[in-house]
Amino acid sequence: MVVPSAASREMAPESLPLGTIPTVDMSAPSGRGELARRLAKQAAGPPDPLGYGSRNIGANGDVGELEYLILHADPAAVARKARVIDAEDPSRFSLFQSLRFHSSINLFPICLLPQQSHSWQPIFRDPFYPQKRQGSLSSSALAQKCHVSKSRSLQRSSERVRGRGAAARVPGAGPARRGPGPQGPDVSRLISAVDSDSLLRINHYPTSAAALRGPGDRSCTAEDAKSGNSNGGAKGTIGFGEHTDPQILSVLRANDVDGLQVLLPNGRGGGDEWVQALTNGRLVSIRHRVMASTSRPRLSTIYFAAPPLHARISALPETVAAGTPRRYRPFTWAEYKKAMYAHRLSHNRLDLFHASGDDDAADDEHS
Ligand SMILES: O=C(O)CCC(=O)C(=O)O
Ligand SMILES: [Fe+2]
Repeated sequence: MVVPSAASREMAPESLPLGTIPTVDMSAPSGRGELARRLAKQAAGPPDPLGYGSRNIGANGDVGELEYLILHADPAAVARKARVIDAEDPSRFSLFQSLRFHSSINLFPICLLPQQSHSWQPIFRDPFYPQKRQGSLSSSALAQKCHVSKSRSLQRSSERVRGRGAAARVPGAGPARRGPGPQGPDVSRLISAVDSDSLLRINHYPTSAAALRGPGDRSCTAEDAKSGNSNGGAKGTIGFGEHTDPQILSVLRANDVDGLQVLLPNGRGGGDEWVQALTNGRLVSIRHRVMASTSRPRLSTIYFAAPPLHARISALPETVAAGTPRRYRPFTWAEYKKAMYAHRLSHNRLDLFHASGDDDAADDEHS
C-alpha cells in the first residue's frame, strides 16, 4: 500500500541516508496501480484470497477504488504471509504486528443495526479518533495484533450477550445444548476456536478516484453500480461496492474520513438477502458499501470473526419452531465460502442454501 505518513511528508529527501533506499519513480509513469504493485511487491498479490489486492475485489469482475491487504487473524499465518510479501526480510512486515495501538477504539458491529427505512445511511466518523493519527497508515495497517485482540474480546462479550440461551452445533462438540456453558455459548466458541477462519482486512481508499486506475479504465459510480436499491440520491465514486459480510461478526475501525454507508431494509426484512443463517433470519447481515472521498484518503481495518472451515452452520434450535421453520439447509463454512467466491460481490449467496422439506429430518439425524 502506498500511504504517505505525515512524518514521511515532512522529511526532506536530502536528509535521508544515501544508498539505503531503492529508487522508485513516484510520478508513476505507468499509473499509480503499477506503482502500488511495485512498492508492495508483486509477490504479495493478487490475493489468494489472502494478501495484497488493488481494485479487483474477488475473481468475478468486481472493482473498487481501493487497495487492500487481507490477513488471517492467526499470527502464525501472518508470519507465513510475511515471508511471501517480503522474502528478503519478513521481519520488516512482521514487525508491524508488535507495534502498540494507542488510540481509542470505535467499533461498528456491522451486522447488528436495527431495521428502519430503506435507504443508504452514512456511518459517521469516529469522534474520538486522535488528530495526530489521522491519515496515517500506522493507525490501521500496523495495528493488526492489537486490533485482533481487542476485537476478539469484543466479539466474546458480544456473543455472550447475544448468545444467552442460544446454542450452535459445532462438529465434534456433541449434541447442541441450551444455555451458555462455563466457557460461554457455543456461538462464541465457533469464532474463538483456535482454527477459526477469522480475518483482518485493511482497506485504503486513495484521495483521487483515478489514483489506482490505469489508462482507459471507466470510473465506477453509484449510478453504475446497479444495486437495485435506493442509494439515497448519492452521487460519487464507489470505493467498495455493496455487499454483506459473510462472516458471523464484523468489527470495523476507520480513520476520520467518512464513506461507509449501510442500506437499511424497509422493515419487512427486504427479503432473505438480509438475514443470517445461524439465527434463522433473526439477525440481519447489513448490506453496506463505501463511497470514496475526493478530499482525503480513507483507511479502515475490519476484523471478520468467522468459524472454522469445517464448522457446520445451522439455525440455532431456539430460532426454529412450527411457525418459523428452518429457512436454510445446514452447510459448512467452507461450503459457504466456496459459493461466495463463485459469485459477484453483491450476490445474495444465502439463496443457494434455501431449505427443502427434507433438511429438518437430515439435520435431526446429525444432532
Ligand atoms: O472500508 C470500509 O469502511 C468497509 C469495507 C468493507 O465493507 C469490507 O471490507 O468488507
Ligand atoms: Fe464489508
